[in-house]
Amino acid sequence: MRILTAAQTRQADQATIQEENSSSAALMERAATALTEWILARLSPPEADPTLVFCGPGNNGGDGLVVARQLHQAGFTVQVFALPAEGYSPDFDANRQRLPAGLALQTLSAAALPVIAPDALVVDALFGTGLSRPLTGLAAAVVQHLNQAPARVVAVDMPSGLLADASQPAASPVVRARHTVSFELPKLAFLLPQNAAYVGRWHTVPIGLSRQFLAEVETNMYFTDTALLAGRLPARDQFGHKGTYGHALLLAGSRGKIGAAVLAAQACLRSGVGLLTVRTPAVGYDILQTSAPEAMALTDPAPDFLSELPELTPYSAVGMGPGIDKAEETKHVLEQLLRHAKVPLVLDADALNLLGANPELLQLLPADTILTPHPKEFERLAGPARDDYHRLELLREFCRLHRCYTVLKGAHTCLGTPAGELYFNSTGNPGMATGGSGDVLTGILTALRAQHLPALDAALLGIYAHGRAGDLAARHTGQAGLIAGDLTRFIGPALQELTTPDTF
Ligand SMILES: NC(=O)C1=CN([C@@H]2O[C@H](COP(=O)(O)OP(=O)(O)OC[C@H]3O[C@@H](n4cnc5c(N)ncnc54)[C@H](O)[C@@H]3O)[C@@H](O)[C@H]2O)[C@H](O)CC1
Ligand SMILES: [K+]
Repeated sequence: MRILTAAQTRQADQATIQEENSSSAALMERAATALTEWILARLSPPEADPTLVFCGPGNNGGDGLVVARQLHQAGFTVQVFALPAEGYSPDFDANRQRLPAGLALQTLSAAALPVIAPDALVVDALFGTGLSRPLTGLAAAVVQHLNQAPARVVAVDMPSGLLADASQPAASPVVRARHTVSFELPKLAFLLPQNAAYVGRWHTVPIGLSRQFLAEVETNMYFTDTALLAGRLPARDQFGHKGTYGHALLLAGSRGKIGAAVLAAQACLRSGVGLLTVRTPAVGYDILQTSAPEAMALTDPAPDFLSELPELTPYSAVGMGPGIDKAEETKHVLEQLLRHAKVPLVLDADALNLLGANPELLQLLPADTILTPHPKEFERLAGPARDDYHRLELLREFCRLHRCYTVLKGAHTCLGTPAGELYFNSTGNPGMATGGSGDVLTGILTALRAQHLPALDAALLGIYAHGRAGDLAARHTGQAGLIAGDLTRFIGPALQELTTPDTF
């Protein structure tokens, strides 16, 4: 699905209202009802006693008024508060009129902020996508008051104080929500680590925004879901043979890190590749032959690290990096690979660190190479970022400049493309923050590229399947118990779910 800016969200609103020939009040009623239902599905009146709804002057506040009315009607003990303002949005005013007699709107004042009991439910409807500047004055004081309270906070659409598309100054207050319930689509702000403490767990509720608008609006940011992946992974050919599915070469491992080569190899084999050859230093031979017998072992003459590039003609894709370390000889192998490879490349780990330390090599990067840095490795390639938003700008620039696909690994791994698009992944869990997880991703991506999938499709599918394998594995191991080797067992099922079904 697409990720919209705050301005595009307003346009989506307008397009929906026009298409339905309805009103903004009707859309607000629908949006707020979806939010009320989200609460009703999780809490009964005694579990949210009292419920305190804090409203701002705009439509986010209007949503809050609707939620307050509906929860009151559902038997919740509700108190509803509004920030004083010179003017309120028309839909705020309309919904203030609709508050039932037993539910008076109280105006907030700095001198007498309401006491918030520990077991209260707080609904934060102060500000949403309309926030244009950091909060100050009474609004800031209310946010600080909410953040000091021990109560559970559910934020309407956005935690108040958070800007939808940019960083706010470090000192400006933002609500720290337990849950953020957003309308229809996730917001960019939710996907960035710097906002995690404000957003809490986020959820989206459908509110029936115009399908046509959402399908056509121009954006360069996407949230990768199964709909976006549909049709990208063909089913296997009935008459296919191992030659049909490519021959991958992995350049991986050094003394003490042959495990990285093994993990990448197992993942590659589990991702449908026809044949796999693994080039490790000589120290890796027995280990690899024993732990990945389906792969062919092609050892380097050097005992402990990679020192020579093998002949590349047999291979349809090459992955380099897991466990290779940073020996000068290995840098030479990387340089030779960049100069001579005529097939798709995937670069990871110390291959990226070698690139970062020798930036002249970046000029040799073949177009459509996939790079898989974590944020520290990315910093070595593209320089330091001021914050998560700046890092995304650097990612866009880097991919454009080097015509490559860069997989910035993290909680919502972000794929940057040469066309300037960003795709945020939706699968995976914190259990995957464990050594070897990245080696598995390299194996998957190399296998998909070896099977002749375009770089974009291979990257999107590979990232998603890697996370999905982690989610499936964690059902058995728990998150803390998850190790990278567990991922490999679930790559097959994850890819199967994404495979284009045979239709009549
Ligand atoms: N399509 C949808 O997703 C729908 C969203 N809805 C809700 O509408 C809000 C956005 O409403 P809007 O009126 O545009 O903005 P806000 O309520 O977030 O706030 C605007 C309000 O606040 C004033 N303001 C802005 N910044 C500050 C500040 N720093 N200090 C004080 N005051 C500030 C501004 O002048 C306005 O008066 C969205 O988040 C959803 O909750 C619809 O209900 C349904 C469709
Ligand atoms: K809010």
